[in-house]
Amino acid sequence: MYLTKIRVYEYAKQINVSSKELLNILEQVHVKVNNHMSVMDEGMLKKVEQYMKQNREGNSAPKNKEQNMQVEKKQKSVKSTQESRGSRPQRHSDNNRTQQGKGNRTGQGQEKRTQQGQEKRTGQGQGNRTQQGNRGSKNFQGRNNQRNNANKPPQSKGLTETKKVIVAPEKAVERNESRNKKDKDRKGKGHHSKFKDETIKSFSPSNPKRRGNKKDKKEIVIKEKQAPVLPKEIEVSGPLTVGEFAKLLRKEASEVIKKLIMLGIMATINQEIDVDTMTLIGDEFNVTVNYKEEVDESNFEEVEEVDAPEDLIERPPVVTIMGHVDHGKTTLLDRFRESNITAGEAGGITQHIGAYQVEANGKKVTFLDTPGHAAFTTMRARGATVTDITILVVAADDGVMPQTVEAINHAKAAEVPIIVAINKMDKPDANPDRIKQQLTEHGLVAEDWGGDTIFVPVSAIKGEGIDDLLEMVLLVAEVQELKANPNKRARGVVIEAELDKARGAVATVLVQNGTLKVGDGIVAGNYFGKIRAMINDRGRRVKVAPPSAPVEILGLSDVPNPGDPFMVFEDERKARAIAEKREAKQKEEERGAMSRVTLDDLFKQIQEGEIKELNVIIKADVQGSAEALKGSLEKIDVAGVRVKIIHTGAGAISESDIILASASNAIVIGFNVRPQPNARVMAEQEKVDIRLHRVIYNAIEEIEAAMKGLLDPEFEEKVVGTVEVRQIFKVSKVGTIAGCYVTEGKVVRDGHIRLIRDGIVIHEGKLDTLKRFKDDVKEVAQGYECGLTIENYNDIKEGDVIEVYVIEEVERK
Ligand SMILES: Nc1nc2c(ncn2[C@@H]2O[C@H](COP(=O)(O)OP(=O)(O)OP(=O)(O)O)[C@@H](O)[C@H]2O)c(=O)[nH]1
Repeated sequence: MYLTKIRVYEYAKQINVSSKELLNILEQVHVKVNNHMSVMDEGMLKKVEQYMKQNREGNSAPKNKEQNMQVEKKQKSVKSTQESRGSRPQRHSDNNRTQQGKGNRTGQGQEKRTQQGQEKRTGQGQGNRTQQGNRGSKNFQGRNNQRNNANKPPQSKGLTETKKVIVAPEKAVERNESRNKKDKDRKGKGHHSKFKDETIKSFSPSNPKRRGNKKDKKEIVIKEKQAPVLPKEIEVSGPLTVGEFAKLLRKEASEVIKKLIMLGIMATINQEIDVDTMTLIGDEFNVTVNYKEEVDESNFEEVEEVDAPEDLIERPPVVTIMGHVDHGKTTLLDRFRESNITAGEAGGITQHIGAYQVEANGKKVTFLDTPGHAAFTTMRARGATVTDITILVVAADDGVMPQTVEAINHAKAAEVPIIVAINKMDKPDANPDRIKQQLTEHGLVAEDWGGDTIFVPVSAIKGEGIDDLLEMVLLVAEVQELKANPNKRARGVVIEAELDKARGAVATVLVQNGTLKVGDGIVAGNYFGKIRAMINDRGRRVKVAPPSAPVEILGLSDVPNPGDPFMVFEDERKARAIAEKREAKQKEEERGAMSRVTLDDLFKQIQEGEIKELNVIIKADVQGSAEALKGSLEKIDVAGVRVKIIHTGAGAISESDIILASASNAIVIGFNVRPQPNARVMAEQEKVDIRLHRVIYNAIEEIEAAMKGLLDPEFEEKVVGTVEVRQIFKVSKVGTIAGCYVTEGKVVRDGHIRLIRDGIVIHEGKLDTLKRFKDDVKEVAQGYECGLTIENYNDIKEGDVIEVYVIEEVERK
């Protein structure tokens, strides 16, 4: 007898069903409870009892149309199974079979070992597992039920039958169908040879011990396939045990072992042999062993997916705006955003999510919202090629400026087509021809001047020429034939990401291929998650994001970096495993050296065929020297390897130069200039090789020697400290004494020095004297003041920086 009030889980226990099942029943009888802790009153109990009674009597009378169909299907499939198996008595139910861990007939040969292990532990069939992924909670529920059932002793008839109705009916049907198909296949082949019949019989379900065992199933397949001819070729993707290998060869393991012994290898049937050994053994049997590399999914950004041409459809171009400071990049971006709102999005509030889409002539264009080449190249440095087209903004009244040139070189290095927008045409002193002239010098020749670069005069502030510019973007996009396959799992790039107090990790991603959906299991950088929600550039929640669409996603485990790749996987669990693997790999890589080009191992890389062109960035005190150096370096040709100058400029080596070098695997040559402190730090982090010279000839000689493998790195300079000149004292006979402060490292009395003014090397030489107060000292450490003089040099000024270095012997690699 029941108590009058009882909790769901207690009652479930009493009637020997799981709480989940009971909750299901309660739902069926329209009784509302919150969870398994909810209290059931007598009325509820009665309803459940009645329901179960009905089921007992009506043998799981279907409750709705869907179930009706499922039950019908189930009955059908059971019938046909019986037919196909002859007079074998019908087993309990499919669920029961699964519960006994024998449901693996439907399973496939993959992931054999791990799955078998798990089946043993959980008593769960494999059929279950292969069906995971697309089902969501229903599947989960089914699994739960099965697990519960598996662990329970046999129930009274009525209860077991109740379970039959509620235990994931879809799955049972699928499993049955799958089995039916196999049976049919087997039957359909018609010409049962005696051998085959016997084989099947010997594994037939009437032999309860063997029935449904996966291993046996495999043997059936193998024996069925067995033909008198041996395979001519087999494919392996890594070491196999002797037994597995023998199976592939369709030979007895003992034969393989014999051959191994003949080769001097002692191996048992369960020992693994490597691919080389397999190749040798294969030769003995006249079988070619082909090695097929297994795709490492954790490296997904490097795995290129090739889509069939018919699956590809046009996708919107992704555009980045670059140009010199104040030439109007932001104004232009705003103008695009305001004037051409995507159809159906009108009225939405513009969100700055890092990218946005506009529509022109019925076609969409995606703009990246971060103007400037630094962001562009930072992404590229992370291996992300995001941009399809660059709009280079040049102010008509200002002309080509240093950052314009940088932007051109960054775009060229990334091989992205450039459209020039001559902005501020409304200004009276606008001179587009001057800009065309200036850009010719940088390889951008206007169409009307016989070149192939599109120039569009615009006024961002007045909104003039914007439509023309968009039209040109679409034209260039058309020529590029940008396509993607929307009908597959999405992959793309993280544009921006941050940690939001309320929403957790928020990332703006650009879908590059496939379609991103809410609920997808995703890996972004080294993090994973299940997409909880997606928000577009108009602040609207969306369920799907097609190729080239930028969306904000919620649900990641942590904040990825801009430029990180993302990809969707089967489910969150898989995504987690991939993310963990990526993180471990990254840590490992960080520990080891990165494979950047350095002059020291250039020769080795050339020999190994890794390098066909040596990318170089030249920074010099004046543009003239940079050009001179460029001209000389470009003439170098050693064994077909050429020097390619990807950027030249005047002034100190900046962070932007290092980012470009890192993205393009280039070395940086400084001629009479020094790296800025943060650029130096970054170069160390990014392992970018910086070579500093004061004589053009030396720079050329060094590169040439490195390419020939003749570089002699026996001595290397090591910067030990920097001091700042704070005060100057001119003393007759002594010369100029510099009152200094050691800002970094230390200054050593016998060190070499470089005198730097505004990032440019003014003088190179040695220290003459080094004093603390009145005493001569050998060295002065960071944070202390000192007085010094430079050998034969007096032109020291306040604010100068003196870099102190020593020459050290280094071991040749
Ligand atoms: N007359 C005129 N002024 C413009 C035009 N476009 C932009 N400006 C002005 O130029 C200045 C700089 O414009 P921004 O859009 O901020 O330039 P930017 O290139 O984004 O500048 P940074 O973000 O500093 O690199 C602003 O004062 C704008 O109002 C134009 O077409 N005509």
